[in-house]
Amino acid sequence: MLCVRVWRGLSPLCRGHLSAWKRSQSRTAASRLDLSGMYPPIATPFTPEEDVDYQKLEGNLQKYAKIPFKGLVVQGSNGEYPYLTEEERVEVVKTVRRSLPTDKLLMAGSGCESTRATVQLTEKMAAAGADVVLVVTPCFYKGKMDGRALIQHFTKVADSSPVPVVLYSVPANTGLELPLDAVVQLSQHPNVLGLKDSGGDISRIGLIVHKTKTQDFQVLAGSAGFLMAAYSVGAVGGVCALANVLGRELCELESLCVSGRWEEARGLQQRLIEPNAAVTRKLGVPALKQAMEWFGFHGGACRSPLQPLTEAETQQLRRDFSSNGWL
Ligand SMILES: O=C(O)C(=O)C[C@H](O)C(=O)O
Repeated sequence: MLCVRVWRGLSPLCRGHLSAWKRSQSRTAASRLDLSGMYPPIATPFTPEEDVDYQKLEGNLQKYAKIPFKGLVVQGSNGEYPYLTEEERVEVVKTVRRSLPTDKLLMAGSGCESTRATVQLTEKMAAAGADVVLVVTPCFYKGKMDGRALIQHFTKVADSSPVPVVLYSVPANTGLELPLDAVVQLSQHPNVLGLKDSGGDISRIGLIVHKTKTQDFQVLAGSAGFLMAAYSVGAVGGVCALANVLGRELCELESLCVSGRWEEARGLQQRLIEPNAAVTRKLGVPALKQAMEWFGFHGGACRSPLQPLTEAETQQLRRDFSSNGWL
């Protein structure tokens, strides 16, 4: 990997040649990299003073190392990345890289609001050890984030990224969905490897798989509630918040789907729907972190302004796990 400091010292001409070289390397990597499998978008533990708690993070990583995940997503939505500084975002990725076995993939969220900032953070994430970057749709000016703007954004990021790019559409958080036509067009970029779709519209996921099947383009289900359905229409894996809590069970569901044992998969999938909804759209990251505590991981409090659960919410969360036999 080209060191960023060396990169900055180069003349524009040298940078141009090296960019082309890096792109060709990345293109090779993109066509080789197999994303299939299960990934938890890991949570970021904080100290009572709201600093990143690297010790607790490492404690979680040791536990995750015993689960057959394909890799980890660092700074997906549940990593609270919008509340981290750029330095913290890079440092968390470095910390994960140090303890992650080399056969596991590290997918790092490098999305920022501007294209320029995303390009720069993508470079840094690659230098910090990311195998792939996960780039969320910019959304602050959502009224202007049409297909044209988003295609230009992702194309520029993919053009310059030293590692393959996975597109990230998460309408519940961003208020916008990456348009299907934009996904199809971007799938033709040699450095765009796939899509993490957290929207949960199965006909859209199936259509994306269908329309991109001549590309080396891989679709990941972005939430556990529709994992089996997504597999049935051609998704190759999942990035699921619930995997922070029930990682083994989600890996089991993945393997049932991959081996076509749909009856068994259905039974397991059904028991995961309520706990998944509780830790995502109903009660969000504070609930995910609370559930992590119940299952022996370090969750703890979120960074402000996210608030801890109320007593009533905690009880609701417990019911959503216990009524499905998980607690
Ligand atoms: O990046 C994340 O975090 C997720 O994609 C989690 C997702 O939103 C979910 O519903 O599991």
